[in-house]
Amino acid sequence: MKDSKLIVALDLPTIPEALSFLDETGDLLPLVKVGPGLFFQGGEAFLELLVRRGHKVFLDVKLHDIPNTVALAVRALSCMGLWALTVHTSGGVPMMRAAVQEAGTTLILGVTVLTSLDEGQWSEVHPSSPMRSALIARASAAQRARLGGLVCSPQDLKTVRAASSLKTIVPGIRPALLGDDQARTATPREAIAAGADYLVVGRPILAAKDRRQAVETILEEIEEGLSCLS
Ligand SMILES: O=C(O)c1cc(=O)[nH]c(=O)n1[C@@H]1O[C@H](COP(=O)(O)O)[C@@H](O)[C@H]1O
Repeated sequence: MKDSKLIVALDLPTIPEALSFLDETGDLLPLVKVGPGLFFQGGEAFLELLVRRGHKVFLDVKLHDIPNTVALAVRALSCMGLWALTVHTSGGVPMMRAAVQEAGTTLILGVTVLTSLDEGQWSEVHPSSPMRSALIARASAAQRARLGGLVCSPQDLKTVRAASSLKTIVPGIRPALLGDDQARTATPREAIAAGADYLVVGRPILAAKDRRQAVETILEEIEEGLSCLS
């Protein structure tokens, strides 16, 4: 399978549903993201199956703990042939460094500020720090810890790219307004034109009537975004 900028979030309730989705579309989707729901059901065997089917696997369990605990988790996961694995940048530089040290060939990606948080929800739990300051601090901490990339909202790309040269992995992508839990979103074309290296897309594909067509439309929009860059 050729390289791609589209990462599909396999956020389906069961493994048979995920495999049936990939039977339909998998030839278009080299990069797949597995979240805690399917990982807790299928464990290592499910990840290995995806690798055998030719996918690069991004395990998104967003580790966030003290450095020693994160190091043990990453050591256990690093032998599963993963392409990438997430940690929360708010865990601090020593925790991110511990993850990188144990990761082998797996990329450690740092989540900056969740795309579901709007300014109101942010200030509820961070009353004295603007979201933008946290984004800058977290992106530069991730750079110091030598992470493999940063996960951020398309609306935060400018801020994150000014604070770090790490690759950007961008969820919160909405081809048309869906009205769900994502707060800070953009279309695939807008996100790529703003410099996203990879897009993460789940429900706009998984909930589409024709899922193969939804993937093809997003891939076309990515090409349009790339042409804006050149
Ligand atoms: O780490 C992530 O991938 C992630 C970070 C973030 O800030 N926001 C976010 O939506 N994600 C993930 O990206 C995917 C987005 O899915 P949809 O909202 O269905 O397109 C989900 O699997 C989320 O867990």
